[in-house]
Amino acid sequence: MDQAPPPAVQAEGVVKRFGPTVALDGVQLTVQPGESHALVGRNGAGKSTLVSVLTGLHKADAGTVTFGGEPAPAFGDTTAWQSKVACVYQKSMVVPDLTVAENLFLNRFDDNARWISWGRLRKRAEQLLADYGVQVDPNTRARDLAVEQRQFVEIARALSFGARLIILDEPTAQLDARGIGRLFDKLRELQSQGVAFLFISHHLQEVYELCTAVTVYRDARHVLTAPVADVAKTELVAAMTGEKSGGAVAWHAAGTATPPDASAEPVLRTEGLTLEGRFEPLDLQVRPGEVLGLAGSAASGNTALGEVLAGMRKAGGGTVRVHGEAVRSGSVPHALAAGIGYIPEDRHDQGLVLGRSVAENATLTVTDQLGPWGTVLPSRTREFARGMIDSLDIKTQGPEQPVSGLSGGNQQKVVVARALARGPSVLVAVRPTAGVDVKSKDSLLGVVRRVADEGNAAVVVSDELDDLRVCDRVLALFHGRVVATFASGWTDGELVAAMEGVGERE
Ligand SMILES: Nc1ncnc2c1ncn2[C@@H]1O[C@H](COP(=O)(O)OP(=O)(O)OP(=O)(O)O)[C@@H](O)[C@H]1O
Repeated sequence: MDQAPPPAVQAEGVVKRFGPTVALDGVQLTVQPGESHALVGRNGAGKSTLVSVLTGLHKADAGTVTFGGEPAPAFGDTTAWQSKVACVYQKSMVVPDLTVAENLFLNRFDDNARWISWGRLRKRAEQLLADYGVQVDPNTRARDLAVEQRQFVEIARALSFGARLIILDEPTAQLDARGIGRLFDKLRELQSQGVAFLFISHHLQEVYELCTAVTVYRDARHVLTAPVADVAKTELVAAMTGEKSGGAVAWHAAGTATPPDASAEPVLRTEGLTLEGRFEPLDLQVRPGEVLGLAGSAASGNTALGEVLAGMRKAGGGTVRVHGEAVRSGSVPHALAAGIGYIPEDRHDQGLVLGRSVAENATLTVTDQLGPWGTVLPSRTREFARGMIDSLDIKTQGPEQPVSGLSGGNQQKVVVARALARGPSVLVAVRPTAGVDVKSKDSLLGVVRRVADEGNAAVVVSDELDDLRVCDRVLALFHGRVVATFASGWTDGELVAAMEGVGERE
């Protein structure tokens, strides 16, 4: 009888501590060759830490890891790790100014060659990409690749090192529906060739679409491994949260206390607001109590619009007014002073000072309110931060912990805390729940709803249907133009069709 091949990766009893925090408490994971295995859990459950251990970035304090039945390479032997496993992160690992060919052969020396033959390099790159069915010109500069192509190049690079296990950390975060479809097709094709995938995602529907097995971690511990087909979504959520049922969702627009008063003066008003190449002149009005959705894919211009509203970018023309007062364009301090709070999409570039504490980051925009005569009282800062930690369910050792020690999703919540700190009249949130776990998503969208219910205006920029469900009104953008307007009660199909430009002429 044939023996089953050894697992692509097997981790047993893995422990990892960061000072007083136990990030992994004796966890296990087994991924079979050719399997697509999901790893899910709430923010801070330990997923990224496991990835760091499996890719040789962190040394486990205890436990064993094997690849294809063989012990993991020695800690620090980067080349050996590369031949076992690779992780495709949301942030690019390729060098933007180099070509695809150069990126593919970066740090790889030709056995006997004393100099680099560019022609040969290009040929080898062409061959390599063709082997894995990746249709990208090796002469393209990496910066010009679409996210999806960049991911394909990174996967091909990993496979060419001999790795047969690829870890994908939220790979769909920046892809539109078609890009996700193409990514999944490619993954299935590689799976059929025996490549194994560990798929980390907060989008449970993607887990059901792509994966055959799922492992759940909760609070640093392993709680469940099962075939995806055997676990209902409610069970999966229950395993992640440790609670019996999900309970009622509190943030839907429909049925909220009082519908926004259509005759009230708008809190936020734009006239002829435009940014060339991004979005055409727009007249928006958001009334007290209203959450407005700006739906659209990354190329629709909705993110640029959000950034203009928040003062991150200067408008090409037109005006923004808050309570009738004009806001100077392209200035974050002026936007803040006008009462515009902003939750950016990219928390690393725009959001946080990583070396500083949770309390300091959460209060960066309100230092003027934390003590008399321009002083900042640590006690008041801590008190404010504690309130935010409770209301947003931020998993941290306490207000003093540097945000660099928080998990990705919990860092996102600190960004939200900061945007709320000033009690904004207008809250602009760009994909606010990206990277946030299923349960926190509810509380976060609940917070957006509450800001509006208190008589303010909120603008949600997103292509996530759940984010848009909190809205009273949704404008769908396509190629910089509003192509449809929906009152609450829209169906998923019609909104997706509008965002995809169905029925529009390009
Ligand atoms: N460098 C670090 N220093 C201190 N603590 C850390 C560090 N990295 C992670 N932790 C802690 O380890 C725990 C697990 O974090 P990890 O990033 O693995 O979670 P995660 O499951 O990936 O969460 P998310 O879904 O939010 O990305 C968290 O409590 C986190 O605060």
